[in-house]
Amino acid sequence: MESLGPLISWARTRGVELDGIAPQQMPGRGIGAVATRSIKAGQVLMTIPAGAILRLDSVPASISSRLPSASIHGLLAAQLAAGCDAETALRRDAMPSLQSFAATTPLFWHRRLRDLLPAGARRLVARQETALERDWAAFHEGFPGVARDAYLRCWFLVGTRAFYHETDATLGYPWEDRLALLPVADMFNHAGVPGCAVAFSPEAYTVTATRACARGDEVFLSYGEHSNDFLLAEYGFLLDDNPWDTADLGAFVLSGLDAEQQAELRARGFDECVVGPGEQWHLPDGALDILGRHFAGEPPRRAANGGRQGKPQKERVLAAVLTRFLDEIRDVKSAIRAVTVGDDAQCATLLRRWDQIEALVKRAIRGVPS
Ligand SMILES: C[S@@+](CC[C@H](N)C(=O)[O-])C[C@H]1O[C@@H](n2cnc3c(N)ncnc32)[C@H](O)[C@@H]1O
Repeated sequence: MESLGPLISWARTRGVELDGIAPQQMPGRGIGAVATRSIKAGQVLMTIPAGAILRLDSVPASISSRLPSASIHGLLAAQLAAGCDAETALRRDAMPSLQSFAATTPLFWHRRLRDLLPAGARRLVARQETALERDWAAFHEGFPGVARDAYLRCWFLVGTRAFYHETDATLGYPWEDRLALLPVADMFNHAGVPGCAVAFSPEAYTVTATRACARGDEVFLSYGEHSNDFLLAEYGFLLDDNPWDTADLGAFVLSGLDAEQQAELRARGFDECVVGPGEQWHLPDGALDILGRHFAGEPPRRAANGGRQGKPQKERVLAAVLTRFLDEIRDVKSAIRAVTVGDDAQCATLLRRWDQIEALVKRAIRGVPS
């Protein structure tokens, strides 16, 4: 990425204000926002007037008319990729390269590594791929002269840097597509417990400190209460200490059952199976009989002993599912160590993610009353 200097100078001419923070290179996190002096809770750190924002109604007709059914994500990416004006070039040049995404973003990983992602992340990456290919196909038809890599970079820039933007116009789009790009404010890195918060009105976005911080501290924003599967798939990083992290065992629970058992489990209310700090098990009572037989060797339930299907059995079943999942994690980690595709950093990221899931599951087992 180029220096943010020229972008900040331009942004100031459009009314963007920074007070007490500045961009700085942070080890392992690219650029982040760092306090240039001590900051008090409640202090406004940044103001971004609506006129400086790249948003649905600022995409020129020369671009939107060629993409009649594009998502907002697709339109913003198109403007970044195909816009020839000096302002668009300035925004684009201040943002990271495609190579920096390719290294960390699972969508770019070899298929065999992607298959070793946890199920939750795998699902998100598959959904991301569908959306990207749909947007690229539409863009390529409208702008055949722009190379795929150039578009890919812009599409990921929007996906990893846009802010939620709700207006009368964006309300017509799905909520996750109500996006806008804010110059310079996209330098904030994410933390599960952030140091500032964003608010927006029709006139401006405002970033305000939510707690005091000392000069030299990085000031983090929250991108949302996301699990590490989400952060990895969507943003290409993991947090070591993520209060919102969860492990999704749903696919694992279903994978050992035949189609009939899976259908029966779903019919009995089994939808998802998630563990994490403060996360309650979502195993419906109706599913315990099937899971008990499969995971804990429980005998089939008979009407006469229905009274035995109380709490103790539920806990035995939970502990058995979790313990079997630990075996699965051990096998996946061995498979990752044995792969001959991808690079060391990608394998290390995968192993780190499975270590985090293993820790979550072990904590959940300790929390199951014996
Ligand atoms: C909105 S940008 C933040 C600015 C970015 N660091 C940069 O250099 O331009 C989001 C991207 O920053 C990185 N990032 C954000 N928070 C991070 C964190 N806590 N740890 C590591 N990388 C992070 C990820 O690459 C993510 O896709």
